[in-house]
Amino acid sequence: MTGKHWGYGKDDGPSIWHQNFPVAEGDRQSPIDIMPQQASHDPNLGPIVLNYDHCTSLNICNNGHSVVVEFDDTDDRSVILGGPLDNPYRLKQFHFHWGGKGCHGSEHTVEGNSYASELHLVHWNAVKYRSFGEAASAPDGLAVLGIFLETGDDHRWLHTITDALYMVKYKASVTDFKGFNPKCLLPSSLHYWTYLGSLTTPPLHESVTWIVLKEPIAVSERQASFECSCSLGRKRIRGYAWKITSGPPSLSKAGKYAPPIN
Ligand SMILES: CCCCCOc1ccc(S(N)(=O)=O)cc1
Ligand SMILES: [Zn+2]
Repeated sequence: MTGKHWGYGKDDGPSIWHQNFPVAEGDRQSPIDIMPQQASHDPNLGPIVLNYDHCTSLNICNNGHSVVVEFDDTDDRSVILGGPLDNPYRLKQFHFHWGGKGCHGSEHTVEGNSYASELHLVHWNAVKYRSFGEAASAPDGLAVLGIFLETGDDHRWLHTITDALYMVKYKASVTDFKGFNPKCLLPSSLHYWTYLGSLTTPPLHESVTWIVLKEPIAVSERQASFECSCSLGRKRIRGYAWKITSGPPSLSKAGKYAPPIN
């Protein structure tokens, strides 16, 4: 069964995704505009923990929508845990949402401001579900760590990725990408916002616990303007960040997951 076509153009873009993917009109759709002042602090939210030590990266591929680095997720070598998560979630892949020419390609925004790009590290709940596909349809199936990229100094490790991206400039190309540890892409602080949302592209399943880091990482203008044949754009903002809580840095000072104060 071939997946339904979608894109970022006038005829297949975000404003008509709901025709093939009605969940686009759901009540926990991502991305959102994060309003830090409206985030309630949650004292029970501990720090997030990233066990990416045994790098299990496999390859890098261009699926026509994004360039994805895929991981071996047959065991718990690379997992995210803690924060809002009840158990470890296995790293499956990471990918970027670039703008064109270093412009604002991030999907989430903060007080209406977008960043040059946004990195998504996609994890799935292998404790409760038997496969990524099954987890991707469950309300607690996925956890995506979002990291903003802003232009500034050259990012010493991003080169390994942007250089490899040139190998997969065209759709459906794949190339080996072993031994990469995404821990080198993290900012110094793991302070985060978290909310229950969805995949930001079709099939838009409402299965994602979003964990968005407050601190962006710096990449050079050239690195941020990387474009490949996959036409990446930005989905229009759904909703707003009302069901969002902020998590602590390494010390746990978090609050309860509070419903919005109307
Ligand atoms: C059941 C098959 C799902 C294929 C699509 O997978 C995705 C789609 C979007 C994201 S994102 N931008 O929200 O991180 C992560 C994974
Ligand atoms: Zn994404």
